[in-house]
Amino acid sequence: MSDASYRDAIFSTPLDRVASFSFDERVVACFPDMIRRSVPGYGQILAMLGPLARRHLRHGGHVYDLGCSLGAAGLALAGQLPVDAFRYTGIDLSPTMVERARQTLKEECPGHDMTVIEGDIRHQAYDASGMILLNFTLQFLDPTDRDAVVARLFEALEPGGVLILSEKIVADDEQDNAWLVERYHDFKRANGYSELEISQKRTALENVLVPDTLTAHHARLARAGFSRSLTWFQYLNFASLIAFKEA
Ligand SMILES: Nc1ncnc2c1ncn2[C@@H]1O[C@H](C[S@+](CC[C@H]([NH3+])C(=O)[O-])CC(=O)[O-])[C@@H](O)[C@H]1O
Ligand SMILES: O=C(O)C(=O)Cc1ccccc1
Repeated sequence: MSDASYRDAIFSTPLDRVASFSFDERVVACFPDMIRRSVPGYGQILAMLGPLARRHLRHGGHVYDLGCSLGAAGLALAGQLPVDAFRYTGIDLSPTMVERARQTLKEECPGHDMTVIEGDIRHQAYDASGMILLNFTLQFLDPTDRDAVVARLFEALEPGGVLILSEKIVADDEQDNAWLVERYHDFKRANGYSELEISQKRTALENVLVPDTLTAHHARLARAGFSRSLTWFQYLNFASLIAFKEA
């Protein structure tokens, strides 16, 4: 089957030169396994999307999922809400991700209104939306592009709309941060990753995944116009925020 998912072994053998991480065919082929074993709380965050939509999205409202990868958030919403509860648009830059997301959502979400667009979330013309998901995507944008994207999303949101922002984070305090990173590596070991895999992936992500502090995230959301934001979930150095646009 073309949408088979493999175990992540990308960094399991010694590499002469560790290339920068990218969302290429090899990563896409093992992505569900990679993200499940590498992102603490990933499943719990997806499990809350239905309840969050039920509370904050009007019936039939529009949801954007930016950097949708294989459409896991769309799949989670479709599993938790009736067909007419929401319309979904996923956007991703990686053509392989988009192709597989389209196929999965078509097969797994009959009756639901689900669209996947190949595009760069920095240059998208956004329609009005009631709920925007940025699940582990902002962290991959050049830090100098982040303010402008979040400000545009604020403009696209309808009054009363919410932005869900999930990210790898860095702690304000250096000692706290070192402790969190060590425990994150313990989390990866517990999920079957070797020392070599942990260290080579860390190298591959340097200057590719650049995390912000929670303080920086909340400040950016406030600058963009959000009247209120809060951290509703944290598991080690991974967190999810919700930002509210005034009704
Ligand atoms: N400028 C960009 N424009 C569009 N997409 C982009 C851009 N830059 C990166 N991406 C895309 O953002 C996604 C980040 S993964 C998101 C997980 C998903 N949300 C999930 O709930 O499973 C997170 C991770 O792998 O840690 C990849 O699919 C990139 O192609
Ligand atoms: O593996 C890591 O170190 C992470 O920060 C999470 C992750 C998950 C999937 C792709 C890239 C980064």
